[in-house]
Amino acid sequence: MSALVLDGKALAAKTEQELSARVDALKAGSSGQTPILATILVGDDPASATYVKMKGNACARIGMESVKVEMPSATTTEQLLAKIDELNNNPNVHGILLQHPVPEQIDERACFDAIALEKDVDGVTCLGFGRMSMGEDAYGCATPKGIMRLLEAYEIEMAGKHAVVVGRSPILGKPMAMMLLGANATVTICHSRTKDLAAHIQQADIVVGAVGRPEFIKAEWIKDGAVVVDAGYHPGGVGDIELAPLVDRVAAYTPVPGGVGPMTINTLIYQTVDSGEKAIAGH
Ligand SMILES: Nc1nc(=O)c2c([nH]1)NC[C@@H]1CN(c3ccc(C(=O)N[C@@H](CCC(=O)O)C(=O)O)cc3)C=[N+]21
Repeated sequence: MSALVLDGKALAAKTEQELSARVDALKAGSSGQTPILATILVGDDPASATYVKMKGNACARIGMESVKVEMPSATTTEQLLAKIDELNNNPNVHGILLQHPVPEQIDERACFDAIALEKDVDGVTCLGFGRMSMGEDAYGCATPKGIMRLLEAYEIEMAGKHAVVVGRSPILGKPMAMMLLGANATVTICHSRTKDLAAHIQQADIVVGAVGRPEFIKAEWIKDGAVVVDAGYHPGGVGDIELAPLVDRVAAYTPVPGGVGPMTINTLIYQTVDSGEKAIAGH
């Protein structure tokens, strides 16, 4: 059996064409305005700088603007809060991305939560998480929402399926579990204190690797015919799941790279276009 490849790169590219048309329509409207994403990078971590750059590039590809805010590694919580406040109050900014992680002296949660709900296009606020969890309108957290969009595009059945999410981080595992629950899956959340992880994963119809450790989840734990989603990305192009032995015995899988990563960025710009439409055209 040859598995279905959940091609995030292709879906992101296809969606960019639609987003590009929506941005053009806004530009052609009476205000002539374009949606603008503000990205905030604190410190000089090279990987974070690369990701933020990729986000800016994605904005440019669809004709949308981005403003890049860079702050030094010694930035305080107060300074970052002041910057977020300024962006919240800038009517030309429609979305705010605060790149995680921030340097350790900063209260990251307080800074995430300072982002205005309507500009939280990366879905990192407690308010947005709570609303999403309750089935109310809110932008979803970019990586798990990108995964949901990918599963939906490939018509992967979630209702009644047993989904096992490995990881419980605030911007990945925890919102992922709530989104799968919202799609009527039966959800198990596993984490570093879980006893007999293998036994849980063996039950899974859908497995989501969101632990951030290279090939931590072993192929032999995953049952034949499962749907495998790998949100990890580590040097050498490996994910959180040992993928190679699975490709001919699972139903579907996300490749690494080219699976979840491009959908994360795509969801960020997708939600920024939506926010821009609401602010500019009053949609
Ligand atoms: N507030 C916040 N929101 C985030 O969404 C967020 C964050 N902080 N901090 C870091 C993680 C990581 N992340 C990635 C985005 C795209 C790829 C991606 O596109 N990867 C490509 C490969 C990239 C390459 O060529 O190196 C792929 O998987 O195909 C990966 C990782 C977003 N994150």
